[in-house]
Amino acid sequence: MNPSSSSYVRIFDTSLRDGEQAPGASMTSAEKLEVARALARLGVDVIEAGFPAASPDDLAAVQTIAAEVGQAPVAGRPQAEPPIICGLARCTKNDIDAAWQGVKGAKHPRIHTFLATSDLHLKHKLRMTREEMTAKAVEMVSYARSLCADIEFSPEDAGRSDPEFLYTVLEAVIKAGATTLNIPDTVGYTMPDEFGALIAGIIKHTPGAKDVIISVHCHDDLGLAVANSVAGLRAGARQAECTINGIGERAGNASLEEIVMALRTRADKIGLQTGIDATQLCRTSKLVSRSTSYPVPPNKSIVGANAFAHESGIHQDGMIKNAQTYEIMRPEDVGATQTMLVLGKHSGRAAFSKRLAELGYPLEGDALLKAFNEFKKLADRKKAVLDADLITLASDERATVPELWALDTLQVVCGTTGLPTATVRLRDPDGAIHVKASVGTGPVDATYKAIDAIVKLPVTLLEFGINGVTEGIDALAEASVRVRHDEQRSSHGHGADTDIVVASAKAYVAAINHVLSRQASGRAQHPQKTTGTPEVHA
Ligand SMILES: CC(=O)SCCNC(=O)CCNC(=O)[C@H](O)C(C)(C)COP(=O)(O)OP(=O)(O)OC[C@H]1O[C@@H](n2cnc3c(N)ncnc32)[C@H](O)[C@@H]1OP(=O)(O)O
Ligand SMILES: CC(C)C(=O)C(=O)O
Ligand SMILES: [Mg+2]
Repeated sequence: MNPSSSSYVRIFDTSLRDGEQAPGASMTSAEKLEVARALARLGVDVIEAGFPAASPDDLAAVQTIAAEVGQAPVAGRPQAEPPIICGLARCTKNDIDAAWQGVKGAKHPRIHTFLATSDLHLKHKLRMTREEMTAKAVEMVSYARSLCADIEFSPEDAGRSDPEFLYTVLEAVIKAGATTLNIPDTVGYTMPDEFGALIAGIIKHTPGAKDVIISVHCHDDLGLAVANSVAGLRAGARQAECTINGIGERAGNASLEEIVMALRTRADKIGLQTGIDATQLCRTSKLVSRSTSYPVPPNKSIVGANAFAHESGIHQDGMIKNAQTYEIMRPEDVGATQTMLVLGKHSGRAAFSKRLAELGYPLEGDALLKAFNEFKKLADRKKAVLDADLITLASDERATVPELWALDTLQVVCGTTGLPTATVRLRDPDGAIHVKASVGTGPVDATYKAIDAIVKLPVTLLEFGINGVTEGIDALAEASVRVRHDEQRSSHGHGADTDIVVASAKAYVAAINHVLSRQASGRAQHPQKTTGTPEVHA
């Protein structure tokens, strides 16, 4: 992408300056350097590395970034020029000197100075008249220009400033040597059409504006930072100031990844390009999140964990048929691992069977339907159904033991007082329901005694084990039991559920079914040795 093209948008990242102004987001110098390196690799045109007058540490961090990132070849893009390294300064000599000390070690240094233009800020904060403000801005831009060739000026709170006054101030600072005019919507107040009109008005009515770069800097107080930035770019601005993950003062700044991907995805309509290597977006987002301790919300556009995740059956079915049905970007384009079909209560059979097949459990027909029904029951109880849950469900369905007896319902009363009591309803092989209640030494013992009372098959419990097969408080538990019915052979069974007593009951019933199915096949092979089916009670 050619930076001198009229459709090229410069990406000015201010994660290390405005981003760091987010409460609690401050970074150590080492973290700032690592982020700056990642920003260079991402391909940003300008890194606002800090506010050097703020503290000796800020100055030192900007100096280090200027020397290490602003001079060196960019990792992963050796042909590229190092980014411009910029330092922010109020319109005071002291701040501008500090900014220059910070950035002068860079190959391409920039001083960014600002002074508010809204009547509100002039009256209450700066206590200046419009004339005094204009004179101060001109004086300080000239001073900065005497130090550095690349000067950016921002009329703070431009979004709430009188446009006619803005034209006058901006014309004056261009004459004083400003090379970039940044138009901030400091408090995120404007609407996209207003902000677009403000930029168009500045370009049209400010003498000299066409000879400098017009920039946008939007805040997200009304959630319009990206929309306003894009409106400003469409109106003629060619630099966008933004931050990774949209971090920044109060509700944050326009998010870099959203601006970049909006321009890229809707290039057909907008016709603008950036030099960003979008495949670095997710990686950079993670780094900034880690360095600032600001988590990325899962539903965050572009870089959120769910940005390419689909849970509902209709969407998953569409995705399996053609990803474009529900994705306007490809995850690999932004460096996200891959599209995720998340299995949950809204999923359908298409995604369920696809995932099972990927896991090596290709189920079809009745087995698929049965596993799917179990999956839906599980998904009603569990927030996320993980691969381990699916494997357990699929293994259950692939087991060759027929379901002779089945657990219908189970109710257990247990705790620190009273005797653990279980009430069990089982369905027999003919579909009849049998109910028994029993007490025991614990809930599982009570349950097994109630099952024994119904099935009346004398078995000895040899082994009992329970495992959490998935993670978390809502984990799926798998119970395994081994029982002996005759002296020669033992039978086993397992059952899975989010409730460990239910999993234990299912495992015991499965082991009993195992015994019964062996008896039935033994009868078929050796009719003289059969003992008959157990007697059951309603
Ligand atoms: C919209 C933005 O994001 S602007 C950038 C905001 N970022 C920061 O403020 C972070 C860094 N800031 C700091 O570390 C400190 O505020 C400092 C070092 C800059 C100044 O600290 P202090 O000298 O103690 O001043 P304090 O912060 O209390 O007040 C700000 C002063 O700067 C003045 N001021 C505000 N903006 C400007 C400006 N653009 N140019 C000149 N003076 C300004 C205020 O009017 C006030 O002056 P006063 O004390 O005469 O009333
Ligand atoms: C310093 C300026 C550009 C700023 O951050 C703002 O106005 O939001
Ligand atoms: Mg800002």
